[in-house]
Amino acid sequence: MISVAEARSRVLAALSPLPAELVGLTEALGRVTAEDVTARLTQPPVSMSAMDGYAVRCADVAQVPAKLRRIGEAPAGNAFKGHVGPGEAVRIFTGAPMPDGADAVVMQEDTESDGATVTVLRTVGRHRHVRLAGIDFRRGEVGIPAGRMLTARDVGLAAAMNWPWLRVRRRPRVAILATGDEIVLPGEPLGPDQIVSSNAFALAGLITACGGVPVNLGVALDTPESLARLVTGAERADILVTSGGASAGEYDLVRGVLGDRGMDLDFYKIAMRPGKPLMFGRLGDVPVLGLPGNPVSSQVCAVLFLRPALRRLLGLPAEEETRRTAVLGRPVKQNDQREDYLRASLSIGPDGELVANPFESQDSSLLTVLARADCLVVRPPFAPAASAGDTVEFLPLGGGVLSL
Ligand SMILES: Nc1nc2c(c(=O)[nH]1)N[C@H]1C(S)=C(S)[C@@H](COP(=O)(O)OP(=O)(O)OC[C@H]3O[C@@H](n4cnc5c(N)ncnc54)[C@H](O)[C@@H]3O)O[C@H]1N2
Ligand code: MOO
Repeated sequence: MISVAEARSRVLAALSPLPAELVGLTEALGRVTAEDVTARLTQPPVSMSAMDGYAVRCADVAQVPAKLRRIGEAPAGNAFKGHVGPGEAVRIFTGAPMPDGADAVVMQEDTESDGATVTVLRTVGRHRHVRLAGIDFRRGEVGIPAGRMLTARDVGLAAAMNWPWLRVRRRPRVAILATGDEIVLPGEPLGPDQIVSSNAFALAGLITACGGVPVNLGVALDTPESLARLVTGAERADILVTSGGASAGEYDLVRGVLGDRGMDLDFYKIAMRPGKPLMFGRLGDVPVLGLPGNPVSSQVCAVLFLRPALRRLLGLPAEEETRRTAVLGRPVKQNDQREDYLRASLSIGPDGELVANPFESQDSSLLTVLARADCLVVRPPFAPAASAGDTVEFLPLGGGVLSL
């Protein structure tokens, strides 16, 4: 059995970023930039007023009240063409270009006007209420680096940089193949010995949240023929993920059937709980990640291996394994040779400390426990028993891409 770290680096080594494609800005949320997004213009293009008021020369209002001659008007989008000389002011509005000669704006609340003249009641310093040309960005500057999953804020920035479309990585197509004679789809008539398929749906959710496109190939029966038939659907996928049929029994056929079809096996079995019978290989051009059938095992392995794999295909930087620390809320026993990922809740302790509470039962069939968990407490191989209050590492669960 190889270690979790070794298994993950082998998976990542076998993958490279997908080609780029163009998408319109309204399709860009959650996509990953394939190149730096540079500004196509300078913003603001010229110096502009940040207030409704009067554009003045600050020297003219050093002593107040100061009576100035109103020589014109500058609404947004329509610059005043003349020059502001000594003793003069231009009526200006938020977002309008600063007139030549003026170097500050007085808010209209700090003025009195009778139409032809304006009396300034408060002094202003140079550039007060003026947004200087280029304070946001300048033409050619990088606004968004390559390899970033776009937030709504990034999309707004790209629009302001005058891009109607962006070059992003193609979304990875992930074929999902569930296996098992006992598996039926949610809502289907259910025999007494059957169970409802949950793995494919949880995996599809994770794939979508990670920026991929799940492609459901259905449920294969535990026969070589059924498996072989359904697996052909994965031909044009960027990665095939199977669920179930991975362990040692006579009905656990995935490795054998894919092997007969020419799969190059990279590894099988890792020192991890849950998820020991994890498999990785390549069938033709398609990398194959074989997840165990136990629902929690398949989802925990997806978090640990499929998520980094998708990040790699998308050209995202390797996940600096978002591990954090907390103190244990209850004791845990000594670990064996398999790295353990305990489902746990998180809470804040009396002194403001983060407390991780592993659930009592860690059976890999318990979907209720997994759904309630906030994190996975990581117990390295052979970690000694730990008491309440001891510091442990955990991997947070959750956190999608569709964020502002
Ligand atoms: N003799 C041994 N038996 C087992 C070993 C072992 O090393 N030696 N390993 C155990 C471990 S650890 C795991 S994990 C499981 C993995 O088993 P498989 O990948 O072969 O999975 P299945 O047998 O097909 O199913 C296991 C379990 O999960 C349920 N299942 C399967 N698919 C789905 C699905 N799509 N949705 C919901 N639930 C699913 C299935 O009904 C079984 O209950 O093997 C141990 N055994
Ligand atoms: O590894 Mo299995 O995933 O322990 O249940």
